[in-house]
Amino acid sequence: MEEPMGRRFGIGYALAPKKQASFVQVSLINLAKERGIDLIKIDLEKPLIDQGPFDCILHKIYSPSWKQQLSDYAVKNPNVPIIDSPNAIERLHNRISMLEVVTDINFECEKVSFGIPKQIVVYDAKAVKELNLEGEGLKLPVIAKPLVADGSAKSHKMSLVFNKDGLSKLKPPVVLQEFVNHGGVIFKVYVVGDYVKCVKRKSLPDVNEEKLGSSEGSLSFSQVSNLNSVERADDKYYSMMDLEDEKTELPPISFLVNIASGLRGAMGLRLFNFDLIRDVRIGNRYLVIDINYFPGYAKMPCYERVLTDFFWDVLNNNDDNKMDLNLQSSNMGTCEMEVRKLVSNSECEEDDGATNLPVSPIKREEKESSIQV
Ligand SMILES: Nc1ncnc2c1ncn2[C@@H]1O[C@H](COP(=O)(O)OP(=O)(O)OP(=O)(O)O)[C@@H](O)[C@H]1O
Ligand SMILES: O=P(O)(O)O[C@H]1[C@H](OP(=O)(O)O)[C@@H](OP(=O)(O)O)[C@@H](O)[C@@H](O)[C@@H]1OP(=O)(O)O
Ligand SMILES: [Mg+2]
Ligand SMILES: [Mg+2]
Repeated sequence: MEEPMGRRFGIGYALAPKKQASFVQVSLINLAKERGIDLIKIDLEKPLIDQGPFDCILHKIYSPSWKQQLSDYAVKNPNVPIIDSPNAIERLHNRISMLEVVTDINFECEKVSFGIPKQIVVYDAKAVKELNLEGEGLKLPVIAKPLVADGSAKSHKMSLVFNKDGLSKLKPPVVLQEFVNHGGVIFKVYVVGDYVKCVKRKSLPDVNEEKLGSSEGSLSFSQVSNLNSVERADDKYYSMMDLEDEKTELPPISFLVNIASGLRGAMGLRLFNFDLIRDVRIGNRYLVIDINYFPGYAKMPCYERVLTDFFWDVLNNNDDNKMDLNLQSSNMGTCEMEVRKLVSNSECEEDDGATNLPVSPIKREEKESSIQV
C-alpha cells in the first residue's frame, strides 16, 4: 500500500442523498483517509466555485445548473480532474446513443462475439399505432424502454411486450428492443478506471412460444436485476423463474476487459457498468443491453479498496498503469472474477450475496482465491 507521504488530498463529491448514503460509507471514508485522501461533501446549496480547494471532483448530478457550475469551476481550476465530464455522461442518458458506442468498438476475438439487440425508437403515439414491427426487422416479444435514461424512476419503468395489444399501452418516446432469451442470468460488468469486475445477477426468465401465445399483451417491470430478495419473492414475473443459476458460465475474462476498455476509451468515462446477456440461440454471442454511469459500486466486493486505489491513481496522475489480470472465484454466485491492477495485495472480504440491498451496512464473508494470468 502506498504511503500518503505527508501530502493529503481532498476529493469533493456531489451526489444525490440516496447515492451518498450507499456510496460514501464510513468504511470507504476511513480507507481513503489512511491513504491520505479526504472525501469532502460539496454543498449543493452554495456555488461550487466558492468551495474547496479540491484535488479532484466526483459527481453524479445531472441538472443544467450543476453542469454550468462544473464548467465555471474547470475554467478557474484547469488542473483539477472532474470525474467524469458531464458531456461524456450525457451520451448515456439516451438509450440509443448509449448503445451506439458498443457498435463502434472493434477487437479480435476468436471464440466469442458481441453486439447489441436490434432496436428502434418510436417518438409519438401516432407512430406506435402505425407500427409494423416485422417491417422494422423486429420480432415479438420486445422490451419497451423509455428513451431517456436520466436516473429518474420513470426512466427505469419498462415493459415486456408479447403481442400487438401490448404495444398500445406504450408511452413514447420509447425504445423497442428485441427481447433475447438469455437463461435468466445477466452479467453486470463494473468498470472503475482500468479495473473490471463481473458479477452475475438474476434477470428476466426466457420467454417460450407457449408463454408468448397465452400471455397478456404486456408486462411491466422496473430494475429487475436490482431487486432485493423480499421484492423478488413478491414479484409476479420474477417468481416464475428458476433461481438456481450457479452453473452459468461467465464470459471469458479477456473478452470483458476488451469490451470494458473499448467502452472506456470511446466514451471517455471512468466510472460505469454495463449489462451483458448471453444469447441462448447462439451461445457464444453476448449482447450489451444497458450502460450506467456511476452505478452501485457499494454492491461490488471490496469496493472501498477498488475505489481508493482508483482515487489514488487519479490524484497521482497514475491512471494509465498497466493492467494485470486477477481471477477471483466465489461460491456465492455474485462475485466470480475480477481483473485488476495489482496495486494492493491485501486480503479482501467479499459480498455474501446480499448484493441487491441498499448497502448499509453490507454483511460480508471472507472467501477469495486469485491467480495471476
Ligand atoms: N434486450 C433484452 N433482452 C432480454 N432481457 C432484457 C433486454 N433488455 C433488458 N432486459 C432485462 O430487463 C432488465 C432491465 O433492462 P435495463 O438494464 O435496460 O434497464 P435499466 O432500468 O436501465 O437497468 P439498471 O438498473 O441496470 O440501470 C435487464 O436487467 C434484463 O433483465
Ligand atoms: O443510486 P443510483 O441512482 O446511482 O442508481 C444506480 C444503481 O445503483 P444503486 O443500486 O446503488 O442505486 C445501479 O445499480 P447497479 O447497476 O449497480 O446494480 C443502476 O441501476 C443504475 O442505473 C442506477 O443509476 P441511474 O440509472 O438510476 O442513474
Ligand atoms: Mg440495466
Ligand atoms: Mg440502466
